[in-house]
Parts: sequence; structure tokens; C-alpha cells
Amino acid sequence: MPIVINRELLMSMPNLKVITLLSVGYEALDLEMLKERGIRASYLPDVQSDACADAAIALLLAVSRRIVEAAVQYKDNVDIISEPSRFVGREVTGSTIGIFGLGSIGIQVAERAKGFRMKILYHNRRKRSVKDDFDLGAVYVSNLYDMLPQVDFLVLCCPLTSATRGIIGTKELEAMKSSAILINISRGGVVNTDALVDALHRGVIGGAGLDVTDPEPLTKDHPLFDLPNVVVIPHMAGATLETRNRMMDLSIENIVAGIEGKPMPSEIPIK
Ligand SMILES: O=C(O)C(=O)CO
Repeated sequence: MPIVINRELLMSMPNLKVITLLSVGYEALDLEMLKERGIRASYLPDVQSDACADAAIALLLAVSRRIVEAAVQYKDNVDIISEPSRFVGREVTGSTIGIFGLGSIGIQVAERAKGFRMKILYHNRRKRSVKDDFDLGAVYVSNLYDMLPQVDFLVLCCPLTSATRGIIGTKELEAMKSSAILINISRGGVVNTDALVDALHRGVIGGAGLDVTDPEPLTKDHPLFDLPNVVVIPHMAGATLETRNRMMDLSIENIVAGIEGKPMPSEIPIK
């Protein structure tokens, strides 16, 4: 179960003045309640963007090139490499990527996609500047449904909000190519998990690489674990030593500033 900093938890800490989240996403906070209690809170934007983008590309390559499936089978049978028709995946270089949420993490995914000579499309609440689009070689698609049928990879990098909760469901998956691969490094709740499992069983899309799921953690017998074209990892996109160190440093700066009543370097605006 994700930890939710709700009324009950806050009531149990009457002296609490400052919260620093060890995450960039802050959907777990009840901002109304923090406002009522005069509690300040901070989060960790930017410091994880490279690690998360690396993880998105790792998942994208793992699923499209069937890396996990092949590694597991090779261990059981060392003769399998002699068969050229085995483990045939899809080429990443030159493919089309659709990034849903071109914020700090999405931009880093786009930077990496350039190295694979990918065509880069993105869908966002707002179009970025002409300069950003030019620098990234990215094309804004205002309507998600215009982007979905074009992409070989749909990478979710958006925050979980009331607007994005469950936004990828049956209709959206059916709008994608049957070979397309869904990568989710945002929040599990952005995808309707039952719809995804159903779409994967029916061959509606080609596979999925998931750092985040709903529920999280998954149950041991969850159907996502049984699908050979799914790579699911336990919400660890930011888990590099360098990133964790940056996260801790920024958290400490936030806490100290918060306790001293100074502006926190990455304070969550609570209106
Ligand atoms: O920091 C967060 O919110 C993350 O989920 C990083 O993966």
C-alpha cells in the first residue's frame, strides 16, 4: 500500500511542522489538511530525472528486445541461442516514441530517444516553447488520440492528478498499434490495470514495461507477473547511488530551511 499522508496520520503528530517527501510526485499528501494545520512540505523535483529517464529506456529496451525473457530461458537451456527465430524483438532505433508528460523527466527521456534516432512526439497539458521543441526535436500532439496510433512506445511521465487518473484504459490501448509497448514510470494509477491486463491477453498491444503499478506492490499472484511480454519492477526508477545522494542532500536542505522558517529549496506550493 502506498503511504498516504492523510488526516489520521497527521492527527497522530500534533507537533509536526515540516514534511519532506522523498519523491517528486506528491499525490500522497492531503494539501487541504496541510493548509489547515499550517504544515509546510517539500518534494524532490529534478534530482531524479536522469535516473528515471534511464530506467524508462532500460524498460523500453528490455521489453522490445525481450531481454528478461531471454535471460531467464538461457539459464534453463544453454542451447537456445542456436535458433535464429527465437527472441526476435522490435527495433528501437528509428522507431516512434510518444511521451505523455514532457516535464523534467519526460525531457530526459526525449534526450535519450534522440540517441536512438527516434521520432519524438509528446502530449502535455501545454505545448512547450518552440525552442524546447526544436532543441529536443519533439513534436507536440495536442490530442492524445492523435498520438496513440502513431507510436511504437508510449512512455508515461506525467504526474498522477484527477485529470490523469486512469487515463490509459481500454479505449486508449485499443487506439495503439498492436505492436506498441507501454512504459509507465509515472504512477500506477495513470493506467487502468485491469484494462491493461485484458489488452495484453488479447494482443491489443505488444507489451509493457512498468516501474509503477496499481496496486503497488502487486500481489504475488498478479496476472502481470505471468505475461512474458511484461517487465515489471518494484518502483525503483530513481534507485541509483548518485540520485539517492542528491535526494538526501536536498531533503536535508529542505528540512533545515523548514525548521528555521526560511524558504525551502523545493517547497510544495500550498494555496
Ligand atoms: O520520486 C518519485 O515520485 C518517483 O516515483 C521516482 O521514481
